[in-house]
Amino acid sequence: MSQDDFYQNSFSMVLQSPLPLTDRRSFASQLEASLLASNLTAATTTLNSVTTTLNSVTSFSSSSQYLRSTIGNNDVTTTSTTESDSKEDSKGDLHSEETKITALVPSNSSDTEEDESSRTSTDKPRHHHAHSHSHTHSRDSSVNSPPPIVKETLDACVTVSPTGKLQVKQYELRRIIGQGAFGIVNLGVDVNTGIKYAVKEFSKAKLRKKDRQNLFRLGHRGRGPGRRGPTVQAEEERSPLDLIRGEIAILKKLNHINIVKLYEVLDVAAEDSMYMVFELCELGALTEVTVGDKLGKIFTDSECRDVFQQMVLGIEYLHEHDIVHRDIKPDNLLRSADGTLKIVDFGVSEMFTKKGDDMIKKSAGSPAFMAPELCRSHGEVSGKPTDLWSMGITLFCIRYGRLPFKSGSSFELQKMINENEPDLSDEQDPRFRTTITKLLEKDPSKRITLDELRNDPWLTNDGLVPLISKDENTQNAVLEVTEDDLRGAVQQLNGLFRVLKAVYKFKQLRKSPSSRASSRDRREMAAGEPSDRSLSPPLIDSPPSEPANDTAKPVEKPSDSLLAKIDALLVQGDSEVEDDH
Ligand SMILES: Nc1ncnc2c1ncn2[C@@H]1O[C@H](COP(=O)(O)OP(=O)(O)OP(=O)(O)O)[C@@H](O)[C@H]1O
Repeated sequence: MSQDDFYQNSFSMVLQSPLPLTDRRSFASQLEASLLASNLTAATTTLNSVTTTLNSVTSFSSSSQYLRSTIGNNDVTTTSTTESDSKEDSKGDLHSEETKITALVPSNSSDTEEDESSRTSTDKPRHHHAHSHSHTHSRDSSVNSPPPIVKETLDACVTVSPTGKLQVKQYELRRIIGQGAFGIVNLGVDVNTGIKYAVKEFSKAKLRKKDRQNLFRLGHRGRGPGRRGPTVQAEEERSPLDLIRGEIAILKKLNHINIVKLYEVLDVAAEDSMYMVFELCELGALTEVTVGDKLGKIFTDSECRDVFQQMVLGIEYLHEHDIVHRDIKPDNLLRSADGTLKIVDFGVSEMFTKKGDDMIKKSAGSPAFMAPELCRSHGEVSGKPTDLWSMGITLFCIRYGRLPFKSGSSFELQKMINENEPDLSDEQDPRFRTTITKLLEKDPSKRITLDELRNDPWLTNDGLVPLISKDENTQNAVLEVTEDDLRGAVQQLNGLFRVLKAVYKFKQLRKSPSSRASSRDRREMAAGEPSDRSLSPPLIDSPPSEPANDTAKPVEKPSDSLLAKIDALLVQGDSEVEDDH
């Protein structure tokens, strides 16, 4: 590939990046200046700046840090190009780009000797507590490490694995581990890595039905009704993934040890199924509570405290980022193999645009865990206190193995929630009685807040088991959720990824001028791929050392035709942006 082609590609990359028009123009003119000066070093610097700016203005800083750290740590495990991958690639669309990004899902290439049946997506050295008797919820900075990039695959294939199991793309579905309202949950094993996941299946027909009902009833989209759902599109224009877009958008943003991680979403175009690939929570739900007389598991005092502290930290993180879960209950609190609590199921969660606005409409959540204001109000209510109430009901359930308010009739249940007090007559610890009473306060304006809970005598065992600070808990800020995130933020990552690849290509060019590149290298570089799949691109922040005489190399002057092409690209870029507006 010639230097001209490199410049031309880089201009396209910059112009197609998700940066504001002014930034794109500015970077394009910097590139132009480098081109005119035949200064590849300056061009590389410009591309590095594009990457940095993308990090700061897009909502993918964590992802890009992840990309950087992955690249820098030689962890890129570019998947071998399977037949389906090459088919996807050949389309040259956004989703084929995504297939390449899969390569950045956490690698466990160093684990090759480990028994693959024992790996899970969370199998990493554990830096954090979560043992039931830990004395502080301290964690190191790696706890909220950058989230995995959520990959979206629109035409995943279902095949039969060599062991006779169904396989969705690379995930072999080993056995059913749960049943949800929209489909089953499978234990899935990535056949390339041996990592285990929870693969949640959704019936598109059921989701569409629910979506239509919601559109009819509420005038907005269905599952995952965030406040900033995409504007209602005609059904035929929408990707099936839009049916779970709200939930995907929320999960993409979250990066906390007590919140389940989403790795990939897959649509099987030819079938009714869609899949979400989650971190596996081996120990399943916290407990099972029924409306019958059968008692669920009763947790000891320290187990209750440990679980509830983790719940507080997870919900604090959500609330701090303007997300109300709306369906906190033991079923949605799972535990990973090491006992860490993971909050799951963001299907009815809400995201808020404005700081301080957490007003929600009723009609979500599970009746026995619903706050009194949701039972009686017909308008909007403040969302955060409703999560606190559900946390209180959950705490009651794990302490006593039963629900505080239960009835076969929903009318009766709502009446009890509004009028009855929970039975605490057997409670020995006055501190616990106070805590639960403050959580199950009927008046949401008087209900205990998360900030107050932080200093609660029972929760902290009189200060002996303190929580990590709020700042530390919420430090890994997720950036604001935008309309674009909900519509399919994949594009933004693609832009970033293209720029990263461009930086890499420039560096290759500087290190090995075209005369030294093999024809295969050139072909692959032209296709936007590193020439050696086992080699990782160098860390972007540390430019490669270059020979002292690098700048003294003979340089090609840009041809007139290249300058004309770049002018055309700039004009095209401008008009595309103007069209967008
Ligand atoms: N990440 C996971 N790891 C292990 N088990 C899981 C995971 N996610 C869900 N499960 C199990 O699968 C079952 C069904 O979960 P799911 O979230 O689909 O149910 P649901 O509450 O009906 O949610 P939804 O309304 O979203 O379908 C649950 O019993 C849960 O224990």
